[in-house]
Amino acid sequence: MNDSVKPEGLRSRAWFDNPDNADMTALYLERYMNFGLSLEELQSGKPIIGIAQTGSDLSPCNRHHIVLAERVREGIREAGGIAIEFPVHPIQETGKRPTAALDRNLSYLGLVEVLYGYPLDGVVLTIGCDKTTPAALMAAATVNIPAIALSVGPMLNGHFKGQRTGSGTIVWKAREMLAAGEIDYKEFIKLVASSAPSTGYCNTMGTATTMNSLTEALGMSLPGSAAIPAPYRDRQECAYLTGKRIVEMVAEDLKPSDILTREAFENAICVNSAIGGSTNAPIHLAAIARHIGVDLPIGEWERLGHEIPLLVNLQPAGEYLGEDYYRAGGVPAVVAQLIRNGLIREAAITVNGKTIGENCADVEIEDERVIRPYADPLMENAGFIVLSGNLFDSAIMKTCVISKEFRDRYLSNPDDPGAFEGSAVVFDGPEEYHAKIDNKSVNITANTILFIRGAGPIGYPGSAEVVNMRPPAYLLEEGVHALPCVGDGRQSGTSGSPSILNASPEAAAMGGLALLRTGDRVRIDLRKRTADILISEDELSSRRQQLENAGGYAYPDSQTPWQEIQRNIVGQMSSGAILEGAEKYQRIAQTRGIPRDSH
Ligand SMILES: CC(C)(O)[C@@H](O)C(=O)O
Repeated sequence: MNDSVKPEGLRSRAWFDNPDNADMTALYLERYMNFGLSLEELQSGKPIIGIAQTGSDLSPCNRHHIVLAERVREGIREAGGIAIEFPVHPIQETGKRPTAALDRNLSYLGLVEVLYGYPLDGVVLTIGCDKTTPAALMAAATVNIPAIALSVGPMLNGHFKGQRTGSGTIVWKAREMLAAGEIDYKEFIKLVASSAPSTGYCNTMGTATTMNSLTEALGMSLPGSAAIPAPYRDRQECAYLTGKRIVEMVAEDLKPSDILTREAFENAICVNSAIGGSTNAPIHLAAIARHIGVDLPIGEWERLGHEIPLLVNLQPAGEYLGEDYYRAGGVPAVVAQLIRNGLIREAAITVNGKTIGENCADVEIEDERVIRPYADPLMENAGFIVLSGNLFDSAIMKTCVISKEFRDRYLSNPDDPGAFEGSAVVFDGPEEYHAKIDNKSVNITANTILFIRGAGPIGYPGSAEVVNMRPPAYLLEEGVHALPCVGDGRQSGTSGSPSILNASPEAAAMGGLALLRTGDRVRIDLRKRTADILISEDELSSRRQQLENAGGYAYPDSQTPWQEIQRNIVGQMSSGAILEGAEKYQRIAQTRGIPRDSH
């Protein structure tokens, strides 16, 4: 065992080795001995390390963690710890109805109870699929025991007829092809399935690769670990090293609060722009920040991130996939480019006990087709912009997926008025969108702005990835492949649609979107960062009054107890969509002591 581990400082001793509480110690011990752990092991002063297992048959993106956990255990054991693996509420982005976002806060709550209420001195967080990463980091932030994240890694690259097919990204393209009659149902499924050739999560720069990259940028996983594809042997080695390292972290008392500092979040925002990260990242980082007590208003994404160039050439903003990202150098190669241009707070400490500067400064890019040097980026000023107006207090737009033509015209050309106006077509939820999008009587033209509402944390509930709406089939046939899309829902990180999304407050919370009507003129000025319905204040107030009199914006009833509970206390996406009030429980392992005895 590591000599510097001080058994008297271990919280697990309050359960397993506490002569002053002999009555309870026996009860706490005996059941953990019933599967073969010895008294000697449990009372030796070795740290008890949890392996928070997010993998299962229900969560295929994270399922490979079941295999990796064996190597984590070996690392823990070798460094002198005792591993205890336990299940985390499963979340599969592509499997959970109505949406995996509903489960992020549920998984967070469950993990907080486990980390706090059991004899754990440190924890390995097995992260991967979109919501599993923030849920785990949010819980680690709240409880604040030493924690290290282990990514499961992306799937291998997908291929179809000689072309790379990326998870999610190919779905949106294939949906258009199906709608335009270019492929049939069977070909559609074959094309989409080609993007998922192995175990792991999305091989694109979707939300999963984004959140796993940002976890590394935050300092919460080993340097170089995020991009390793799931089936690679390097991933197994990384699992072993992660297990070893958590035992040392317990000895060093290196906790999330030491790592998840303001500087760490600023680094993550900069890295997100350089990688072309998902529009889901601001929601999750805000949530993690609130649980650790760091103030991270939504405007910081534009202030710190907008002027950062796009360096990573991964779909949907670029062309390559996860294996290429790893071979090109992954997160450390990106961070090194940002360091050399003064954009990283280098002193931020990471899980390996070194600073991000020490870890990354000397890393070189291995393939400049996939990770571009700072001086020769894929795009300048590639980060998010934050808009506001009478439609919402805030919404974001991912500028690195805006077409060059649109960007030159509306965002970067100072001689152009910089605003576009269109007539609104409003869908109340994705069901209405799917039912009506191809219906010619709805009168969607190339000058229409598509809106979707009722898709936020309360309305859906949880918030759905539905804002990237395709044009009607008849416009696709005419060559119109995109219409401006706006909504109070989210969008898959794998989508290249330059939507205006995550609008807060949502319609269900009576944000301005609730007042919009099909046929209204809407003006969006990307340079001024505004989005407004072009009607008078009086008309807006009278619509609000009418809606309030009718009981507010209507959305479907809750179908489960958790839907109802979450709807009553969830906040808006701009501030992380966390359970409001939960953020007052901070660093509870230190501030709330050990929980009371159970018997
Ligand atoms: C399921 C997806 C495709 O992973 C999506 O949720 C994303 O945001 O990337």
